[in-house]
Amino acid sequence: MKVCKFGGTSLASAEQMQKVANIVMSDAERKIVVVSAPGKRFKEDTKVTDLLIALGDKALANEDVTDALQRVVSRYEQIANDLNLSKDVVNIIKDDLLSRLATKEEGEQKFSDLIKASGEDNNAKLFSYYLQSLGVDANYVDPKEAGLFVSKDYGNAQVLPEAYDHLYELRNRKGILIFPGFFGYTPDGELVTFSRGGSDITGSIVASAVDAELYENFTDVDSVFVANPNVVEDPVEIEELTYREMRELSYAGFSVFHDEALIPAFKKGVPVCIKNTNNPTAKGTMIVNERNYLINPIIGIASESGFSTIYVRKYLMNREVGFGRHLLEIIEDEGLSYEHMPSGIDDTSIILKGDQLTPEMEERIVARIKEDLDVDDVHVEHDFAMVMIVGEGMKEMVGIAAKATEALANVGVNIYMINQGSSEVSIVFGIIDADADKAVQELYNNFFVETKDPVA
Ligand SMILES: Nc1ncnc2c1ncn2[C@@H]1O[C@H](COP(=O)(O)OP(=O)(O)O)[C@@H](O)[C@H]1O
Ligand SMILES: N[C@@H](CC(=O)OP(=O)(O)O)C(=O)O
Repeated sequence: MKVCKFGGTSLASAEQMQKVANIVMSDAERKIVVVSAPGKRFKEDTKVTDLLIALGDKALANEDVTDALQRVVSRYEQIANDLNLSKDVVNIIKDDLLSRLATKEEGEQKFSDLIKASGEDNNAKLFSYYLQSLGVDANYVDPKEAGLFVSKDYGNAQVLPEAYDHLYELRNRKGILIFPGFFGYTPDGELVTFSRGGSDITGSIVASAVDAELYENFTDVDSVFVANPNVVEDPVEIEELTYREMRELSYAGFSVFHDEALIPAFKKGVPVCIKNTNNPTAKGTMIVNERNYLINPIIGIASESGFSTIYVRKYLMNREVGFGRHLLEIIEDEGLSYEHMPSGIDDTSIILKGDQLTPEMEERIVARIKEDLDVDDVHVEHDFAMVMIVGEGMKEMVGIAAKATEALANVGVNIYMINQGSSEVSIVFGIIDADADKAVQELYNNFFVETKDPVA
């Protein structure tokens, strides 16, 4: 049995849905289909999830929602019309949105998740109607009834262990199951979404739960490339990489697959294949447990912008027992998560995603660090990027860091921080945001340009 997930770009229009239907029908093993909300049809287009977020915000601000609602409904309407489906389908979707909009008083976050999740829920219904219209025995699955239980972290749900046992039962259902991605339910029945891009997570959870032979993740590129194709022109394709490598790369900016989607598949050993809906015969990229990393020690280069650092300096910091704990306690009290904490003898930096900070929070943190820890200097800086080179083979190789720093020096990129994880799967360079693209391009030139052969 295979579980396949189709992303927003794969379901953005009637034409795309036809391709997806052909892919599903071409392999009898494709029994469970996880769908996203309709995505972008062209570069400047807006994803339905973003239209829904705008709709929810308008409703919460007590503004007129007529236009915002119509924008969402018309995306489904156009698909339904072009697929010659009955108008009833669109009416069902409109009624569903209206009933969700009527729950505004139940709490902002709860309401926002309920609105956002309608994108995948209604698309799953629409796609099952379409398959049925083609004579396929397709059945929409309600994640609540199927038992996809998650934690009550609005917009950032985590799957609960019991969900796997519930979802195993999907194996016994007949026909092709159409499962909406991106959300689950708390055990007491409240809808909560995963973080953005979370349909990949749903697919991985379901694939792991039903013990699938393969989890196919269909998107709009032929493979995962060694660098973001929006930054490097025509980059080398990756044929095979490990779960750990993919997790590092997704975390660091490879938006093609959600970083949290690796864990469920990894735990169960379900291989993941990234494939192209627009070119389904292309081989795609396999994500597996082991690869021969001596052939290609480095598998990819990623970069992510929007980091901030809290820099702290205190003479004899190294001698002060409990300094680090106190510092991190302040960060914890503010509800912040941090990504890296490189340290010297008398100073340390806490690197974190900048969008978590507000100016008031910054002021509070600086004041508290000054007061509670009696430091010589503390300040916050913004607009950093983390550039990461990733590869399981680097621990066996001498000179990888030298080759990387040489590349950055070649293009005049100043390195503010270097961090090599203990497992030696990646090296992270903290640089300023504005340098990120040229850093990736030159690292790519240094590590990959001699070869245009796919890497594995
Ligand atoms: N290293 C990479 N390899 C392939 N695609 C990448 C990479 N980094 C970023 N991307 C981007 O990820 C996009 C696919 O992800 P996404 O837009 O989330 O698709 P979907 O709608 O299928 O979920 C590609 O079109 C590409 O622009
Ligand atoms: N539609 C949701 C979830 C998702 O996974 O979408 P996509 O498969 O288009 O990345 C989002 O935009 O976040």
